[in-house]
Amino acid sequence: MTQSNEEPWTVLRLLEWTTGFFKQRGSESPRLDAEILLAHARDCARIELYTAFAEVPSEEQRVAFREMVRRRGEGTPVAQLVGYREFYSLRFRVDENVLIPRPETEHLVVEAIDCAKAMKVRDRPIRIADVGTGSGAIAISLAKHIKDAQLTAIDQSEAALKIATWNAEHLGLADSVAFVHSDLFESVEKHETFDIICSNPPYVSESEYDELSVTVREYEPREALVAGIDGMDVIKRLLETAPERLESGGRLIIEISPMIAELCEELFDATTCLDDLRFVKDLAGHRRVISMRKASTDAP
Ligand SMILES: C[S@@+](CC[C@H](N)C(=O)[O-])C[C@H]1O[C@@H](n2cnc3c(N)ncnc32)[C@H](O)[C@@H]1O
Repeated sequence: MTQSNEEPWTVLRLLEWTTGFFKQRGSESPRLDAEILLAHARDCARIELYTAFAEVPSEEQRVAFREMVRRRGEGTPVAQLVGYREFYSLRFRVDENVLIPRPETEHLVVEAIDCAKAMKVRDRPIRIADVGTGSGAIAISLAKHIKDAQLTAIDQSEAALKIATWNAEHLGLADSVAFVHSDLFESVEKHETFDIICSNPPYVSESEYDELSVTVREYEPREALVAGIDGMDVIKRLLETAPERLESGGRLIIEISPMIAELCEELFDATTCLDDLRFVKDLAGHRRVISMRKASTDAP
């Protein structure tokens, strides 16, 4: 990306060159990566690049852009370079201590909102737990979109909880979300129960982890992703511990990988206190979210 005397480095030329470079480096979204980084360097919205193709960014902007392009080429995720990721139309701060929220997880948020709307909770706020909150993406999105919801956001990583707390404060939702440092429900008050428990837990197997890209393996926390040899360690513990924390008729909603959908179904079949199993599919038609109900304990 050296300056040629004849042709100026316009926005369009920078985008085209960088897209080609990222493509060579194996990015799955080279043009998008280039646009987000250039918009960040110019301190403008991505859409504004389209009306500025002929403009030549300042030397300072080009230096900042060049440095981010270099680091992206080495594998650093775009979200860590700009410091945030959009999720469910909100902007979440991220760093190397949290998983970068993925678009697939929005299916879980939609399912939780639908379940909350269908519930007839009266005279008190609806209570929802987000187990393994990371950046707080799920808990904070639910607090934003479900009226009068009280969220409990749990994580075993203190560094993640700091980021999640910052996100809740900066998105104006700190009053609706309580953050708890805990291994699943261990440090959550014994009497506390929930109408909905949702979780995007670690579910990658040890062998799948070795196949992930450098951008994931070297830049995102391993403990946010890996869950034993079959990817089921945390999900198994969730199915053991979550039902006693659910109100009768409450829902347990877990993001899964399509690869473990059958194992999850077998686990559900062996769990007597849960019924009404539903799978939510992603845009590719794969089973992405498992949603179950705590069986009613009312006498017939
Ligand atoms: C896949 S990340 C999900 C982060 C965020 N909820 C999202 O969807 O972007 C899993 C999170 O669970 C946390 N975690 C893993 N095991 C846990 C456990 N036993 N108890 C509490 N949190 C756990 C990790 O620290 C990580 O933040």
